[in-house]
Amino acid sequence: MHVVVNAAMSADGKLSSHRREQIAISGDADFDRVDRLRADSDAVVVGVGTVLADDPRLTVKDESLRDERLERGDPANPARVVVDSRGRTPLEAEILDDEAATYVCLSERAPIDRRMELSDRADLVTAGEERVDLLRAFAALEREGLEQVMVEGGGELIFSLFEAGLVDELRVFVGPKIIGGRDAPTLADGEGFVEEFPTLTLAEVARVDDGVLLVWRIAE
Ligand SMILES: NC(=O)C1=CN([C@@H]2O[C@H](COP(=O)(O)OP(=O)(O)OC[C@H]3O[C@@H](n4cnc5c(N)ncnc54)[C@H](OP(=O)(O)O)[C@@H]3O)[C@@H](O)[C@H]2O)C=CC1
Ligand SMILES: Nc1nc(O)c(N)c(N[C@@H]2O[C@H](COP(=O)(O)O)[C@@H](O)[C@H]2O)n1
Repeated sequence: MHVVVNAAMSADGKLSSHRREQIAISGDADFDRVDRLRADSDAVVVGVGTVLADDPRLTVKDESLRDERLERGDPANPARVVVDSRGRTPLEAEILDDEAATYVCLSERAPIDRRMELSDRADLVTAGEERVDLLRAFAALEREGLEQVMVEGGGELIFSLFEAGLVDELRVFVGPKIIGGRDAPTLADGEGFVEEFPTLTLAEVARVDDGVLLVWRIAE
C-alpha cells in the first residue's frame, strides 16, 4: 500500500478555524490537483472529525476524470474510508451516499446498534479496542485491494498515521490566508512528538494559485 497525505493549510499552518468550519484555502488550480489525486487513488480516507465538521463527499468532481477511471475498469469514484472508533458517522452523511463504496473503520467500542445501522450503507472494518488500530485497519483495507490510498485529514488522524509509520508521502498546499487561533486544527495534532520526530525529504516545490505546493517523502 502507498499512502499519500494531502491537505491544505493557511500561511500560518491551520487546516480550518477554531470553530472547525471548513475553509476554502485552496484555489481553483489546487482543487483541480486534488481532484486528479483522488482520481488516481483507490481510496480517500478521513477521520470522523472531518465527517462531522465538513460532511464531505470525497468524490471525483471532474466528469472526464471519472470517465478515465471507468475506461481503465475502475469504479467512477475511489472508495471512501472513515476512521470512526465509536460509529459516530451520521446515517445521513454524504460519505454514505451511493456515489462510491464506503468503509467505516471502527474499534470494539462501537455499539452494536450503530454497527447494524452503518452496515446497511458501508462495509465495516473493526480493528482496535479503544481507538481504531490504524496498522490493522489499513492492512484490512489492503486485503480489500486498496493500494493507492490518499488521506485528506484531519489533523488528529494525520498525526496518528505518522505515529504508526503509515505515511509514505505528504503533499501540503500552503495558501494565502491567515486563520489564527491556538485551538484551530493544524496538519498534525494529536499528542505531538517529543522525540523520534518523523523526518521528511523535500521532493517538489511548486507555485499553485497564490500559494505553494510542497511534496515531501518520508526519509528512510
Ligand atoms: N484544510 C484541509 O485540507 C482539511 C481540513 N480539515 C479540517 O480538520 C478538522 C477536523 O479534523 P480533526 O478534528 O482533527 O478530526 P479528524 O478528521 O482527524 O478525526 C479525528 C477523529 O478520528 C477518530 N479516530 C479513531 N481512531 C483514531 C486514531 N487511531 N487516531 C486518530 N483519530 C482516530 C477519533 O474520534 P473517535 O475516537 O470518536 O473515533 C478522532 O477524534 C475540520 O475543521 C476540517 O474542516 C479536514 C481535512 C482536510
Ligand atoms: N485540498 C483542500 N483544500 C481546501 O482548501 C480544503 N478546505 C480541503 N478540505 C477537504 O476537502 C473535503 C471536502 O471534500 P468534498 O468537496 O466534499 O468532496 C473536506 O472534508 C476536507 O477533507 N481540501
